[in-house]
Amino acid sequence: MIDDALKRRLDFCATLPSLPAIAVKIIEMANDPDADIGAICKYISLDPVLSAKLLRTANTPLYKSRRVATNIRQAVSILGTHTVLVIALSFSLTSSLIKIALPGQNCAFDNNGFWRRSIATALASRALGEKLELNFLDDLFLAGLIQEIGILTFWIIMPEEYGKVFASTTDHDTLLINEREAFGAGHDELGYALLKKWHIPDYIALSCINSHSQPEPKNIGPTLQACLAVSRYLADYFLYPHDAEKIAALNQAAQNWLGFDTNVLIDVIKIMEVGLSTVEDLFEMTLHNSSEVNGILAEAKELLLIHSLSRAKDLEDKTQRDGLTGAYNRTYFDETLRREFNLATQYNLPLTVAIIDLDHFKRVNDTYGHVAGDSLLATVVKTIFDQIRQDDTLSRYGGEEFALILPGTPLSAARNLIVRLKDSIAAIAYKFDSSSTIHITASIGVASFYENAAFFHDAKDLIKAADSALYAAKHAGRNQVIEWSPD
Ligand SMILES: Nc1nc2c(ncn2[C@@H]2O[C@H](COP(=O)(O)OP(=O)(O)OP(=O)(O)O)[C@@H](O)[C@H]2O)c(=O)[nH]1
Repeated sequence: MIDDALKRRLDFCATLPSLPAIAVKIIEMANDPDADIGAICKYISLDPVLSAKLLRTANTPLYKSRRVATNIRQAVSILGTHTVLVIALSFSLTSSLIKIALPGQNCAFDNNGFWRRSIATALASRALGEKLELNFLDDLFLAGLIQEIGILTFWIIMPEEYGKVFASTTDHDTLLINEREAFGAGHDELGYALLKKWHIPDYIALSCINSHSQPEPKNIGPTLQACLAVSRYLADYFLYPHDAEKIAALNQAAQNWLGFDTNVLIDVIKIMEVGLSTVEDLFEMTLHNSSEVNGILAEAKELLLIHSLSRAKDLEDKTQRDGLTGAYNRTYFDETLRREFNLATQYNLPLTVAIIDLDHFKRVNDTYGHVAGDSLLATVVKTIFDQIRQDDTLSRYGGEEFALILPGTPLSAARNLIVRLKDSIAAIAYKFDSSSTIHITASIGVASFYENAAFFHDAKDLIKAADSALYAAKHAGRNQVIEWSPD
């Protein structure tokens, strides 16, 4: 929350530029539902730079209008009063702020970087609206442009103190936390206070602050606030398309706020690409070097797709794996064994299965506790994973029992690997504390399809054979490998 001291700094800051008279007038008109079109045209026409920009905007492909506006009145009749006011506000608000020079020789504020990001955010926010076929695209653009105005405000009212906090992180959400810790308020709240001071229409100012919160179920959907929240991440990604963290953050925000998947995001990026040169031209600022833009973005779209595929794979993996050890779960094992067995019978391929059971594991739990038992299980699994191939499937078959499927591997080749696994489990020296080290051994039963194909009618037969070999290994004294044979 903004305390009195911060509010006083905001109210009495000599370096915070006052709004140009035209901006004050436009805000007044934007807040007045009965604003007179004649008055709007008159005020905008008083500012030749603003008028020229507004006309150029009205005639850009952004508005897909078949009529050409040659004066402000025509622009109003083509675009409507609200749109003209919001566009005029976008330009008049930024015109004086964009030129601001901050006090202090050592001030590290990157004015160009700030406005590049703000303009990219405005472009992103409008593109999201276009994809969602919303009819308040200009509000989205304006709100995108000023939603981070609180960062600039912090820099203006306390450049040195803020510089340290700003330098502490490059992550937007961490910055908010650090600001709240240092100043009691984040740039979302300070920006809101400034927008209120300037009498910016409430629906814009509120969306700017609310887009900094986490999405609540009632707020999810194609709202101004949701588009703004995603636009920040989209802008960061658009400006730094090779940064994997930014790709991940964008995917997450787009999913959380709008339920967008990667393909929809790629469409939005295409809309941004189309509008890019127009917006760069209107704000006289380069977001991307034009010779690079196509290459960068094409590659970036690919990265976005790869990221979402790997995320889907991660999710799939989570449902297939045992949480404690990372080995596959029983369901995955059953499916894989069935598939491999069918392949082996159909094409007469080798297939070996092993069941690995830790010896006297109960004693480990009883002596050192379950937590130590759990981490020993995870260590055993890692030891096995380190030695098997990607095509092999290791799964947790029971509590301290693991099953291994070795497709394409005859018994003769599997034998060496399995003995090596037994030895490397026995070699684990798990350090429990400074005075005790835990050792464990394993008994392993092995069954191979290729060598005894006539005995195995389905996958279950193979696993039963491995199980009976394991039983024999336990009875023969443990810490050994026994291969199933028909006699
Ligand atoms: N810490 C821990 N222990 C587990 C887990 N799952 C099973 N166990 C323990 O593993 C032990 C298995 O005991 P038993 O079936 O008697 O077998 P054992 O002590 O390994 O003896 P043998 O198999 O006959 O060599 C039990 O104490 C289980 O509580 C687990 O996820 N974590």
